Amino acid sequence: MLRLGVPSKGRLMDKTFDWFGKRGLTLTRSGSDREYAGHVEGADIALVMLSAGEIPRELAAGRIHLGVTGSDLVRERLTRWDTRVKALAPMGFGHADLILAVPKVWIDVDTLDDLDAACAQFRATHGHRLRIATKYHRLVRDFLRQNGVADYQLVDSQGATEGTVLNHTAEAIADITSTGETMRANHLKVLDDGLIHASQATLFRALDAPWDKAAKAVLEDLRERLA
Ligand SMILES: Nc1ncnc2c1ncn2[C@@H]1O[C@H](COP(=O)(O)OP(=O)(O)OP(=O)(O)O)[C@@H](O)[C@H]1O
Ligand SMILES: O=P(O)(O)OC[C@H]1O[C@H](OP(=O)(O)OP(=O)(O)O)[C@H](O)[C@@H]1O
Repeated sequence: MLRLGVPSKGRLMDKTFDWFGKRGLTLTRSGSDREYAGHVEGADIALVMLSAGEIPRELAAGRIHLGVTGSDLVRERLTRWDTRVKALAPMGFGHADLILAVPKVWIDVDTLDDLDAACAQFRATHGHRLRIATKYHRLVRDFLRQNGVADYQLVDSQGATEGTVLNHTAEAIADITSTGETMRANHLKVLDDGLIHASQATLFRALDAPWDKAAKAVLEDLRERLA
């Protein structure tokens, strides 16, 4: 049976259910609100409720055939993600931009080139590298390498990342923003060319899952509904 992984709670779950509903597939949770089980009416699909952050790993391992999660999480959590999953459909919700931001008071720093210069100056002055707090290590490293910024260090931050500058545990941050409120409240500004990835919820197909005849037939039916 085709296994579909969907976010088990929060902002992504309800919109995922609505999205499939509009395409003729009714996803329902069984039991209580707190029970992580569900089923699909209208197709031979097993519903697997998972944390959005774990869906990339389950897709890569082939334990689910299809999965809904943020495009940022797939890129961050899977090495060479495009060899392991394929995006079937951007879903039009869960939008969030992964960006690079610095303190608003750094009036000379508006671009990545400025940041590069600030990194060199920071090291000369302080004797250690400028710290960038993030939980998106892979995406931030790749982005800075492609843009020629090298003289920094990443500091792991799994939450409240915008607060790290005020708390003096980092000089800059890379995190997701949607309304921009949290950035503003913490006196940060996004670099003009600091957009690392524009994320949204996306339906992915696992390339290495057991795609037997029955699973392929369900996928074909789904493709027609998507078209
Ligand atoms: N304002 C927002 N804040 C955080 N994530 C957002 C926001 N808007 C959209 N997203 C997206 O939601 C996804 C993360 O969802 P969520 O926080 O539910 O996942 P998770 O890391 O598995 O959560 P948890 O660890 O709480 O189970 C990411 O793809 C992210 O880009
Ligand atoms: O641009 P905004 O609308 O202000 O939203 C951005 C904030 O939302 C997320 O935090 P979340 O609530 O998921 O908590 P986290 O700090 O644990 O990531 C994200 O990490 C930002 O802090």
